[in-house]
Amino acid sequence: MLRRRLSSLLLRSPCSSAVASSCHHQQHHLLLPTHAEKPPAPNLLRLFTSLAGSDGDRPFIAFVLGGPGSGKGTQCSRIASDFGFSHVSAGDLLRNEISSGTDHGEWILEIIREGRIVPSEITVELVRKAIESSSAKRVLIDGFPRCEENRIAFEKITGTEPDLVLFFDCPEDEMVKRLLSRNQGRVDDNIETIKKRLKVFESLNLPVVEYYSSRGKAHKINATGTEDEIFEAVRKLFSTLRL
Ligand SMILES: Nc1ncnc2c1ncn2[C@@H]1O[C@H](COP(=O)(O)OP(=O)(O)O)[C@@H](O)[C@H]1O
Ligand SMILES: O=c1ccn([C@@H]2O[C@H](COP(=O)(O)OP(=O)(O)O)[C@@H](O)[C@H]2O)c(=O)[nH]1
Ligand SMILES: [Mg+2]
Repeated sequence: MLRRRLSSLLLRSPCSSAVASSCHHQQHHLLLPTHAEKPPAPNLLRLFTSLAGSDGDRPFIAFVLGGPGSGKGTQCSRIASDFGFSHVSAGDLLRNEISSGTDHGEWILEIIREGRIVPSEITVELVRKAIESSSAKRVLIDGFPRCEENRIAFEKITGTEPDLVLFFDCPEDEMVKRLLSRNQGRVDDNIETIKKRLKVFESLNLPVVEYYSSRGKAHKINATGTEDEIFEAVRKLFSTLRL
């Protein structure tokens, strides 16, 4: 059923207004951390710094989205090496915050353990810094934005939109199978958390794909088959881009 919904949303006409208003506010409140969980507010002035000047100066930006286990990280590595992209994984940036023992590391760990979404004020800032500190002309942002709130915050704070959104479309049972055999010792690769992550993906992340689909920016890739087969479809798409 999820697959059917994904296919239909990506076939919508570019101007469907229903698309932009599909944020699930109630689930949002249930799944995002409560106000009490928030860390001290970061410096707002710093947050509102645009990405490296005007749009013309900034790198080509591709958001890479898809459910947990759909193969985002695997395919990003291959795109990075074949097409000269820098690979920024939002999940890795957050895990670095945990392992480097930052002030809010433990708090981020709890959110990841529960399969929820870290508030935008943390993630956008990490992603923005990673883009700015990379000298690459092409950047893949893997696993972000995770919800409409993330997307809106990114666009507002950086003053830019992605040039392309790649969406890896994978059936749930395949994603679960892959995650349960990922073997990277991740606190969130257990069946209980996986179920929560799949719910969050469907209710909060899919509307982001839908939004970019309505703007003609999302490209759906069938994420079943071997890594090579999937990369072949990715390679075809990237070969058509003027980078
Ligand atoms: N096409 C594929 N077929 C089978 N396993 C895959 C495929 N692509 C990736 N994997 C494996 O599935 C797991 C999840 O892949 P990963 O790239 O980490 O996904 P994501 O970043 O979307 O969570 C990893 O163990 C990876 O090696
Ligand atoms: O922008 C992001 C990216 C990740 N996460 C958290 O980090 C976890 C792992 O994300 P990652 O992208 O590494 O997981 P993947 O989808 O690749 O399995 C997610 O479930 C979220 O809890 C988040 O809150 N915001
Ligand atoms: Mg990943």
